[in-house]
Amino acid sequence: MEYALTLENVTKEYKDFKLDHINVYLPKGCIMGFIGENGAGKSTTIKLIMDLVKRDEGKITILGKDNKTELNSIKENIGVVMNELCFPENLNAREINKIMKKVYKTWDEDQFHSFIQKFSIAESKLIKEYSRGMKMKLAIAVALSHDSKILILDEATSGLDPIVREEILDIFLEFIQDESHSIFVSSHIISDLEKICDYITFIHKGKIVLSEPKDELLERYGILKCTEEEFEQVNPAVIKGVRKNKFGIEALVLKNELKGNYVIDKADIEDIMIFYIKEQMV
Ligand SMILES: Nc1ncnc2c1ncn2[C@@H]1O[C@H](COP(=O)(O)OP(=O)(O)OP(=O)(O)O)[C@@H](O)[C@H]1O
Repeated sequence: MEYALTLENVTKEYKDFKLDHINVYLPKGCIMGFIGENGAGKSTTIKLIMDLVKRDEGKITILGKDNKTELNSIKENIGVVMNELCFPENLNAREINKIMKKVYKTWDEDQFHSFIQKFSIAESKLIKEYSRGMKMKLAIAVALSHDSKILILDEATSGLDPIVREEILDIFLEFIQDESHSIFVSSHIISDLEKICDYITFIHKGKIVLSEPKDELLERYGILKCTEEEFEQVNPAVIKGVRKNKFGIEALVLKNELKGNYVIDKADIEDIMIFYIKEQMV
């Protein structure tokens, strides 16, 4: 399989935090959602991918090239949207266009203008007068207006209203129609990721807990609702997380391995993440 992005044993240690030997493989033509609680290590991982911070160990490739020694040769092919906007605040979209023309040989001015119009950004408005959503939209417009083959997005849809988020998710889906295009996106809005992602990678306290096709995850897990007495009969090997409430027990279970006549609801990605993080792991 050809990969758009690989991280192998990537490690970074801060005083109170360790990103611990993480492995991620994003196949070409796919969207991978990168989820985890606040402080799990998502932004640190994205900064390491972009070589904005120095890793302690491991290897990262983007589009098959080493992200340290060969990044220059693929700069045109990487569209990046970081959590914080990296453009000077005293510029407007017209000036950003002029700068990007010099930065990227493949800069597509018409494409940029059409995104700016689509996102209702006034070309003469200074970035410092933008709302957070407008800043994200500008960064997305830039990322999509050169010859990007991979988009790397840190919280790209946060601060955007549901209508614009939907519009942007459609743009992402359109982007990967060309099978050589791929997206690695972190977000707290898990329902957005669930709509568009082929793969989900879940990081918890600096370690990768799950990284697999979304459909397989949704197929494997379910929420068992039962009484405490019924719960005692369940094979502990199929239980992945438990919580008690006033009506009885809710448990994240491997639904295909659960034998017996139980009521099992669908688990979505958010359920899986919450059970893993908050509830006792069995
Ligand atoms: N430059 C730094 N020096 C020391 N610690 C850092 C530095 N950058 C990040 N950290 C720590 O690394 C941990 C992971 O932070 P990171 O920003 O990667 O998390 P995150 O998953 O992106 O969180 P959020 O969802 O809140 O944005 C945090 O504990 C943070 O304090």
